[in-house]
Amino acid sequence: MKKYISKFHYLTHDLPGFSHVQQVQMACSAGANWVQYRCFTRPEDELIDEINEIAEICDEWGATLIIANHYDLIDRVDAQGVHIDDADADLPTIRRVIGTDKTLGVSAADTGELLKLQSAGVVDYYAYGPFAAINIEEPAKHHPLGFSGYRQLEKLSIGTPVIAVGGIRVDDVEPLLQTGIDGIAVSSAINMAADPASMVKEFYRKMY
Ligand SMILES: Cc1ncc(COP(=O)(O)OP(=O)(O)O)c(N)n1
Ligand SMILES: Cc1nc(C(=O)O)sc1CCOP(=O)(O)O
Ligand SMILES: [Mg+2]
Repeated sequence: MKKYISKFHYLTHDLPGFSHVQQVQMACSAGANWVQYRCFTRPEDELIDEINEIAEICDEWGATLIIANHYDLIDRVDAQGVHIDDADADLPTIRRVIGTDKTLGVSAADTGELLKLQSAGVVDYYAYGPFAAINIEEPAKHHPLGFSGYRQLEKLSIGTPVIAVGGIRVDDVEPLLQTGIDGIAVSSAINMAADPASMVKEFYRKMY
């Protein structure tokens, strides 16, 4: 079943003084329609209440909620899908656990990983990056793709939406949309901006 995948994915981040709940409230009230909860600082059993509080905010604003990695929580939280950050994960098993109705996104860092995900045939969108150097990872795990990396997509005829991610700034949006991508995902450029809500609105203005 082909699912709706937004052109803009807002990702939360573990930040001092700006909780995940506050980040989602900020993003949804500024117009975000797709939120990914991405928390790596707390044990899994502590995440459920926070995810469900975030799910209520998303419901109120009509936004889709995706959770990063914790697919085993899917029956205990009100989320519409899961993003897996490991292209080598056992995706058929993850798909079986979450069921066919939930959205499944997976990260890929090169064309080989994209093609491998395509052959798995169980993924609804690919997050492809990093586009540029990433603030929140030290040292970088993968070489940045740059604009030229995304232009290669045209040759691959990937039938699944490809979302560019990693180090994307608002000025990158227009040139990125001229490559072969279907959307973008952003965390730092929004969450670390002086005025995060204005930055969400600026990204949306460039996207649509
Ligand atoms: C939409 C989206 N894109 C990328 C990520 C995280 O990517 P990745 O680099 O694969 O994973 P980590 O750096 O978190 O190990 C994501 N969560 N969502
Ligand atoms: C955590 C992470 N890693 C990515 C990678 O491609 O390795 S993209 C990503 C999430 C968002 O990136 P940003 O904060 O730069 O928008
Ligand atoms: Mg990463």
